[in-house]
Amino acid sequence: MTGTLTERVVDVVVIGGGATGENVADFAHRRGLEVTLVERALLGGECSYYACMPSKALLRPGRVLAAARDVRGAAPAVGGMPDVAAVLARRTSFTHHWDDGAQVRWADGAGLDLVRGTARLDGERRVVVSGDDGEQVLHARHAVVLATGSVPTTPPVEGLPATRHWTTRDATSAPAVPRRLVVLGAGVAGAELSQAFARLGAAVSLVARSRVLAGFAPEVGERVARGLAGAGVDVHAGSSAVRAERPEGPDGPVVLHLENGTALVGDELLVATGRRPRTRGLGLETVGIDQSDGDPLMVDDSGRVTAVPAGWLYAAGDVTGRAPLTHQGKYAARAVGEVIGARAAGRAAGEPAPWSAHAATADHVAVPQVVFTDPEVAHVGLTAAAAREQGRPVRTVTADLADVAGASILADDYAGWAQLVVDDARDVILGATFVGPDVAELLHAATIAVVGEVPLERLWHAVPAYPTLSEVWLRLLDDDRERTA
Ligand SMILES: Cc1cc2nc3c(=O)[nH]c(=O)nc-3n(C[C@H](O)[C@H](O)[C@H](O)COP(=O)(O)OP(=O)(O)OC[C@H]3O[C@@H](n4cnc5c(N)ncnc54)[C@H](O)[C@@H]3O)c2cc1C
Ligand SMILES: NC(=O)c1ccc[n+]([C@@H]2O[C@H](COP(=O)([O-])OP(=O)(O)OC[C@H]3O[C@@H](n4cnc5c(N)ncnc54)[C@H](O)[C@@H]3O)[C@@H](O)[C@H]2O)c1
Repeated sequence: MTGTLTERVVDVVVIGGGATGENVADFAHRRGLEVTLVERALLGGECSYYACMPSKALLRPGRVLAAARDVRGAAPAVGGMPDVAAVLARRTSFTHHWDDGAQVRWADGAGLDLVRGTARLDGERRVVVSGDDGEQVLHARHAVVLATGSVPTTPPVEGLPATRHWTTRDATSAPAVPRRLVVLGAGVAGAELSQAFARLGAAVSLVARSRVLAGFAPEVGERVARGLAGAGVDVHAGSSAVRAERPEGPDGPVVLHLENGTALVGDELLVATGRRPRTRGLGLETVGIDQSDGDPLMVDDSGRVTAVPAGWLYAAGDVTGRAPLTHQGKYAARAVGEVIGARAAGRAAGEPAPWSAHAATADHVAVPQVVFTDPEVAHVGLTAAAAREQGRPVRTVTADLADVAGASILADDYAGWAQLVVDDARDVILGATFVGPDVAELLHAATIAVVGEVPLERLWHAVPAYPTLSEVWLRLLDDDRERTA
């Protein structure tokens, strides 16, 4: 560091250039504002280099082979294992070899001012960036946006901090497939990565504190647990880890001890027990925000940080804890970018109005998520349990996906399940869940139905093409009609 200090005034400063920050910056710039985007590592953030894209690239080859094995006549052609080196190389190509040159060119083309360095708040509208060239101070005329993402949590397991282990970053960027992998945490990341590595030849043990995918309907967890077992994953459900060690030294095997006395041995240990918002070192105290490390930054639907009444500080994406998924971060980012532009132009009286371009309203009612295991899980909105916890009068309708003609074409012995959660008073869908091979693309229809609050009576006229998986909609709606007639 040279110690040089420069000072500049810009319209908007965005801290963090992940998917969320990039989109905030782009949308604010499109509304005529001069935007500086500060990123300290790879422009593009977690999703592109260490999360969504590489994990899906690791999963896809196993799924493709399984799909062929599930079809008589095709099965004999796919007897062997995937070419692991080629799979890892394809994964690496998706991360552009962990080089962000393409993203930098995009930012340049989009008219954004990219500053490399670590940013922190230093009082109202003031951001200090420490980079290789020294420090610079940015004064924001209109807004500062925090889009700093999240970091993995480490559970309180004795010996774990001192025991070399993988985070999801290490797993998704692994240069080789370990012979034995122990995975702690059976949420979305743990389930996906267990199956990916098992299908690439690792002997995988997965520890679920309660059950696999506990945040979803029980039927989902049971089916995915069966799918994981079918891929060779040794699932330990209802077990807590109590101690971790590498008794033979840092390069020796890792042992994870469970409370029931089981000792799981691996070459690598992946800890995938959730993430917390990245707020440490952001200088929040300099703008009067007093909160514990890891707590989410609370925002209104336009992304304004509620603890800063002057209204110049915004946050979006994982750091808000609202819906820690790439697509929801980008959605919030579009609203934040738009509203900053509108407010700067004095055109945002009364905002954020629900469902306007300035409000991330869907975060409350319609967050879609796909878990890319085999079977896949696609879910949007409320589960039945969550609806009942909220005291909502709901009914559920379920269908067996195996009964749908399109499913029988996709795979011999196709197994899958679908459920709608219906608002009993208004006859609209509050939530939908599908589990089975290739259900991911069913999800957007459900998301539209939830966001549009389409009455079931009208939805019945949306005729699914034959023979597709979407025919499950017919089964669900017919069944509901019979039962409520
Ligand atoms: C293994 C895994 C798989 C996932 N798969 C999916 C998936 O399939 N689909 C999906 O929707 N979501 C998925 N997610 C979640 C998704 O990755 C996140 O929701 C998303 O990356 C959040 O984007 P973000 O922009 O808010 O944060 P990030 O992507 O974390 O970006 C934040 C950026 O801010 C930078 N930064 C932080 N602090 C500072 C600072 N002080 N100064 C400058 N820069 C800073 C960081 O370097 C980083 O680049 C997955 C997550 C994991 C862990
Ligand atoms: N396809 C996708 O959309 C996708 C894929 C991977 C990750 N993600 C996102 O990334 C984030 C991180 O994923 P994640 O799976 O780590 O988080 P998660 O919150 O989905 O799951 C964490 C799991 O770890 C368990 N756990 C916590 N402490 C534990 C302990 N001490 N012992 C055993 N289990 C413990 C929890 O019960 C939970 O099941 C989430 O927001 C997730 O939605 C999304």
